[in-house]
Amino acid sequence: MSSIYQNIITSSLKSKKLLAVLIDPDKMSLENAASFISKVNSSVATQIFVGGSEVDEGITEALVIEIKRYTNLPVILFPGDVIQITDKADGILFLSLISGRNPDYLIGKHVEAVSKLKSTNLEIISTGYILIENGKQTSVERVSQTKPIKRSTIQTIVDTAKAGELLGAKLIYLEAGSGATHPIEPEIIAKVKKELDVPLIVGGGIRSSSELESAYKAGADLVVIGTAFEDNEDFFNELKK
Ligand SMILES: CC(C)=CCC/C(C)=C/CC/C(C)=C/CC/C(C)=C/COP(=O)(O)OP(=O)(O)O
Ligand SMILES: O=P(O)(O)OC[C@@H](O)CO
Ligand SMILES: [Mg+2]
Repeated sequence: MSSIYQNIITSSLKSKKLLAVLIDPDKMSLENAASFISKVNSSVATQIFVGGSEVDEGITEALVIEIKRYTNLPVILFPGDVIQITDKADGILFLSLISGRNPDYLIGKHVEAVSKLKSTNLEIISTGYILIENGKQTSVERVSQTKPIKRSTIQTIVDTAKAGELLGAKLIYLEAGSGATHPIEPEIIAKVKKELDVPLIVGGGIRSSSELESAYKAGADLVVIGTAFEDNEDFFNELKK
């Protein structure tokens, strides 16, 4: 039973908006996890994503174990690489970077991941991951050595998202990049949402309740926020349950 995905689908059908807090294992120490997670628990957050573009081996697993001690929210891996896979999480976004043309990030890492995934009970959720230009180079762009899609070429963004869905992606993720200068514009979100039958995730550079609301209003089913919480944990106060 695919409970994480079922929950996203059900929420999307009921227009109940979801919020994932992204925890980057590079930036969260094990000592700070308990107090950070207590703030997540008191907020409207519905999921915890764990991942980074570049994370050393072993760190993710230790952090996931610590996070799971303090929360009942689903913990979902959002991995930049195969070494971030751990069976201590509940699920994994099986990302294919479909905005780029680097075979390693389209299919190569996935082949490598299979033997690791086989020995886990992770719920594996196929996700079409689309990087969109935001005004500065992002970690994903650097690590994957791919170019983001230009913000101005909206039809290409829409067609890329739809192609991902037609290839079987269960989710589409529009990514401006961690710490992006410009979050994904509402016009882009709305046009992609209109064409899609699967739920839409939006993330990158969202730093305020009003930016969060405008992403939801445009059609995002699930919004991901990381940097804004890393920079200022008081932001959780604006997002209390
Ligand atoms: C299939 C498996 C196991 C892995 C997929 C590998 C792919 C295709 C990854 C997509 C490209 C990529 C590098 C994604 C990383 C996504 C992510 C966790 C971004 C968050 O980045 P941060 O590490 O927060 O960036 P900063 O360090 O700049 O804040
Ligand atoms: O860190 P921020 O800018 O919130 O971005 C979240 C996520 O979409 C990055 O992969
Ligand atoms: Mg980050």
